Amino acid sequence: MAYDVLRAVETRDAYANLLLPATLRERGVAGRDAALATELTYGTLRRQGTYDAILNSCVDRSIRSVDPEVLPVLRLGAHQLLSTKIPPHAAVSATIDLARKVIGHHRSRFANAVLRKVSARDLDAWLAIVAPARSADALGHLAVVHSHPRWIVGALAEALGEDLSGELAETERLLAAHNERPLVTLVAKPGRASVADLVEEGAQAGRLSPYAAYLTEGDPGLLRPIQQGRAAVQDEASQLVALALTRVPLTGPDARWLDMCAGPGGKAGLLGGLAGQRDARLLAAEVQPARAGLVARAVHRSVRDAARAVVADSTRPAWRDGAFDRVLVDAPCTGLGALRRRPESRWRRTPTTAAGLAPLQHDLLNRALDAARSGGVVGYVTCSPHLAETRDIVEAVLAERTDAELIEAAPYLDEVADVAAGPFAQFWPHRHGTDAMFLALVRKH
Ligand SMILES: C[S@@+](CC[C@H](N)C(=O)[O-])C[C@H]1O[C@@H](n2cnc3c(N)ncnc32)[C@H](O)[C@@H]1O
Repeated sequence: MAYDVLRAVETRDAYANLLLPATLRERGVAGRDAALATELTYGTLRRQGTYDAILNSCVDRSIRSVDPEVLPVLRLGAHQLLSTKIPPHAAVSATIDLARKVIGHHRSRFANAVLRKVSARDLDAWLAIVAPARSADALGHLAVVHSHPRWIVGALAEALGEDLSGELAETERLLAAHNERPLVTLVAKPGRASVADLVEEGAQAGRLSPYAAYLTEGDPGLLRPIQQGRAAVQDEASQLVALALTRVPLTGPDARWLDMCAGPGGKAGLLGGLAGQRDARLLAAEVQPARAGLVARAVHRSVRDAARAVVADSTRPAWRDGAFDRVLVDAPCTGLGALRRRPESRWRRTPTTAAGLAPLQHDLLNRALDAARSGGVVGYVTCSPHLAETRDIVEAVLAERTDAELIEAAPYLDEVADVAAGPFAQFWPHRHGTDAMFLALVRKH
């Protein structure tokens, strides 16, 4: 199963975190076998950069020229040998069995020879050989040791404010956190479920968000509150940035809320519940019809039916300027803040991905400010700490307008220490145990 998922990720851009659980369910695999398949798939994808550097030194040519059907076999074998407790002889023989099945007897001999070379050293010994020296090239060293593209290491170090020519100690802690298995975090939708309901199902109450609970094992899709749409899977920082927007005091009405980029509906589900409890209404807009369908499901039966999902292009709004008291723009972004949860995504992004998204992010924030009434508030959110799509966008938009000003975000997140990044809020996996969500709060004059 791990091999099938790795191939699908490679050949048809599948998302492992969606495909693997579906494959496990379809083939009726649960318990320890499911845990092993998950560890093999996610671990191999996360550590692919490290394994490729090692495999490169075990083959005569570059591993880029290795047959695409063979490469995932080698990576899976390297993962078992270097990062699991599976005994080496079992790792090699299981991998060769797999190789025979998927690539045939002849080519499996090549895989066998490569894996025997890999098994000659442990991970630390390999890293001492294949990673650049930290003193000479800290970025390159961390990229190989912690298995990230070099440009991402640089972008994260910049976002953390570290000196790129220094030790990059905090960047290293962040990269290491990306390779850990994250907790599954649940949200109890306000007015429809409580954290106590989730605790009754075996979850633990969250540390930061008043609506969060952690599921330490098992498939969240099997929990009753999730099946009933009363709870959902949602990172704690995602919950908190949406909550922060609702906590900013307003003078005047507080009845109309807009979520401009709502799909698949995580934040809309939470905001819809809160809106209902406060006698406000939420309009949740999403440009892709299929994703708008997911939003409709997420807000279905919100308190007082306060939320409505619509298919809409928020850059060409169908609503009047100044129509909303609170506006959330959770902009499409590189997703560099959720690398823990999407094991393959670090290999899919390129340095130009952020630059390509900037015009849309810029436009959406401008339209959000247009949509807010005078005295209203806008929350600009990304699931990324990359400065090009966080601070730089907000500063560029505010430099062009005279009708809006930044509000400090941290006071609206007072359950979280160390979240302020100047006037913005920036969550971090290694500091907060959450995804690296960014929030800017802007008041419209
Ligand atoms: C980061 S996701 C939002 C996540 C969502 N808020 C949640 O919490 O589940 C960004 C969404 O914006 C949508 N989007 C992109 N351009 C848009 C536009 N012009 N108008 C409305 N939605 C747009 C994307 O399709 C995507 O679903």
